[in-house]
Parts: sequence; structure tokens; C-alpha cells
Amino acid sequence: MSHDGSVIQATHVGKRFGKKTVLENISLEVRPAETFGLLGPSGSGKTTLVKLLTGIDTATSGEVRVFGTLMPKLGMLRRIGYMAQSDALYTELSALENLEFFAALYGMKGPRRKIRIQEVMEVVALEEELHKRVDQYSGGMKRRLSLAIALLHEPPLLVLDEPTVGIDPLLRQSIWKELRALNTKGTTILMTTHVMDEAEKCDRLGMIRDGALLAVDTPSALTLQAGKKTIEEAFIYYGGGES
Ligand SMILES: Nc1ncnc2c1ncn2[C@@H]1O[C@H](COP(=O)(O)OP(=O)(O)OP(=O)(O)O)[C@@H](O)[C@H]1O
Repeated sequence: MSHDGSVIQATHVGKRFGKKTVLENISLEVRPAETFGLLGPSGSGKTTLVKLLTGIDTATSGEVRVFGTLMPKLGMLRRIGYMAQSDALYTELSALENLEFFAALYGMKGPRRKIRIQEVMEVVALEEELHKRVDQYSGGMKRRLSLAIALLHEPPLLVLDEPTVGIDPLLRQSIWKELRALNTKGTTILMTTHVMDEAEKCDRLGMIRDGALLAVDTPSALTLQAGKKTIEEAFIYYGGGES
């Protein structure tokens, strides 16, 4: 935990690709055991920000701390479960082989490894598909397997980039239940989303537009501040769809 008790602390973070500024002067704090959502139109910089917060990429300016440690820091990956937008899976291997690969990477051994693989595959309702090759999985199944991998080593921080894209509503509901249970046990979750009912479930939301963080608050406070009735209307308002 950092000196001020935050799990993620971004201070005046900026990111440029060549001459193009993608993120500008972002300061935000993610608190212990909350679910923090990043909401913004396509291309607003959510994935880029997530990559800086997990230490996968480096900021051009400003600093990021996770659990008080200055990022990027390779060792921190053990404390972060990251689910990228494009699935990082070995498609010619089975789901089990993928899970075993990542478990080994995280130093998980013996019976715990076996039990944990079973548990995470139950969370994403893929326990019957454990031995299937990933190239025979549907897009939604691959997303679910990626989520299972992010959960595998029980990291205290989960960073999920559009975790429920391509996942049907019923399963999405049960995944949310699991994420809530993880919050209760102390896990902090940062996610990007486009799905409004999902954004509404976050404890707090950060609204991003054109690489700038426009507002951070609870979904209901953001809706109220925008003078709107729903988070969807507030999203359009903050997203610049309306002046
Ligand atoms: N490696 C890169 N080089 C150059 N430009 C990049 C690079 N990565 C991202 N960008 C640009 O940064 C901007 C933000 O992209 P980013 O993927 O972070 O947006 P996003 O909000 O996650 O979008 P989406 O919701 O569609 O995934 C885009 O204009 C994108 O083209």
C-alpha cells in the first residue's frame, strides 16, 4: 500500500506517440477494494492509460505508482492480474495447457495449482471445455479464458480491459458477482467498459475524452453533475456527443 493508502496513484501522466499526444495530464487514484471503471469513447485513450497503469508501457511524463511502487516494475506483474483487450492466448494449445503455462509463470505448484485452475474455469463457466484447443473456442470463450487467466494467481489488483465484450448477459451477471466477491475479499479492480449497465455497477468512474480525464466520481454523482437522468446520457454528455 502506498503512503496515502491508494492502490494506483497516477500523477500528471502524459503519453505521446511521436508527435501525437494520446494522454494529457492525467491524475487519478484507485482506492483499495473498489471497482473503478474507465469510460470513454473509442480512441479516447483508455487502453493506453491501462497499459501505463500496469507498467506494460511507460508514460512520457508524470508518474504512476502501484501499491506505492514506481512503475514500470517487472516484479509488480505478480500482484496484477491483467486482461488485455486482445486475447494473449496460445491458440494451438488447450485451455488447460494455457492455464498451466501461466500458473508456472506465477510460480504456482502442486495441488493449489490444480484446484485454482478448476475454480477459475468454473467462474467463467468453461470447466467442461478445459481440454479443448483454444483455436476451437469462440471469441466469447477466449475472452472468458483470458479472464480466468487474469484471476488465476489471486492478484490483489485486477486490471480488465473490456472484460465482458462478447459475453452473454447471464454469464456477465455471474462474472460480476464474482468480481464483487473479490472486492469484498480486498481485491481492487480497474476496468474499461463501454457497457452502461456495467459502468453503473462500478463504485467510481473516470470519464475520459480525447486523452483527458474529465471527471471522476460515483456513477450517480456523475449523472447528477451532468444534469442527466442516466449514466448513458451522462456518457454522451462527457463524451462530447452533446454540448
Ligand atoms: N502504439 C501506438 N502508436 C500510435 N498511436 C497509438 C498507439 N497506441 C494507441 N494509439 C492511439 O492512441 C489513441 C487512443 O487509443 P486507445 O487504444 O488507448 O483508445 P481506447 O479508448 O482504448 O479505444 P477503444 O475503446 O476503441 O479500445 C488512438 O488515437 C490510437 O490510435
